[in-house]
Amino acid sequence: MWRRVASLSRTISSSSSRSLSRNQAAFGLSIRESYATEISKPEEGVLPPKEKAPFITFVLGGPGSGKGTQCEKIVETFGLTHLSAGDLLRREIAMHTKNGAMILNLIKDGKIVPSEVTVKLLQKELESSNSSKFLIDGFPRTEENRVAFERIVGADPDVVLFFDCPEEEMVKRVLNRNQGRVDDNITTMKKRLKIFEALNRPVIDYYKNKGKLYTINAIGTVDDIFKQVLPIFTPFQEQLKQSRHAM
Ligand SMILES: Nc1ncnc2c1ncn2[C@@H]1O[C@H](COP(=O)(O)OP(=O)(O)OP(=O)(O)O)[C@@H](O)[C@H]1O
Ligand SMILES: Nc1ccn([C@H]2C[C@H](O)[C@@H](COP(=O)(O)O)O2)c(=O)n1
Ligand SMILES: [Mg+2]
Repeated sequence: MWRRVASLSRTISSSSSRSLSRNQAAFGLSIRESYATEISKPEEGVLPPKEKAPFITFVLGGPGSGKGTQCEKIVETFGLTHLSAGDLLRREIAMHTKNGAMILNLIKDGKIVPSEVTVKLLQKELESSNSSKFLIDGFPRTEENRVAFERIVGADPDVVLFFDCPEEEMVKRVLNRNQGRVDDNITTMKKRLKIFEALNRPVIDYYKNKGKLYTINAIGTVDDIFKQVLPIFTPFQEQLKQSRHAM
């Protein structure tokens, strides 16, 4: 349970994750600012210590490049919380939510779901989690996704991984995946690859220019690829060790 005591504190005494969300909305706070919530009441004129912002890694790469597979290994090693945008969308389909049918039609057709929908699902997971370190897999897929995340969640990634894989290999992997996904067929795969090239490349370039992009050669065994991933997180090890209180 977090206590929010700052310049706004006279009106808010304590917050659960749900009320924190409401307070966030009411005061226009982003998740990053909420994480920066002070934990004890400061003396007049003394700024209390700030809690650390969440550690966010975005995981990019074409369809079948091995994002999910490598995320499992990162989770095992570094304890990050894995949020797969695709899994969250598929859960909406499985639960027949109000957006479920629309999401299913877009995914079947290899298209991208409106950013507002995907970002709201991610936001809900981020806000209700006790974790402070996240691996956001398959996001942002487009510049629109990226901007919507910044606007709605108000956070920037610390690390952006890009699994760089040739198309023929991605096609081979997807067609052999055998997980019953509606988009694992050659027709949808061709559309997904086109959309990836057109819409994800600008996101990759954006993070490259910001110096946050780590490109990984996604050809080789799962373990060989993970050997390239490991050193990327080494400089952040201290940060990743620290656990955070529940929101
Ligand atoms: N290095 C690898 N070599 C061979 N096969 C792999 C490798 N990494 C993953 N795979 C297999 O390729 C398939 C796709 O991998 P994965 O699901 O991790 O990709 P993804 O990038 O998450 O794809 P999507 O964007 O479609 O969710 C899976 O069946 C997985 O087991
Ligand atoms: N940011 C996202 C992530 C995923 N989707 C949709 C479109 C993808 O083809 C599908 C499957 O995602 P994956 O499991 O391959 O990461 O989900 C989207 O619209 N926006
Ligand atoms: Mg995946």
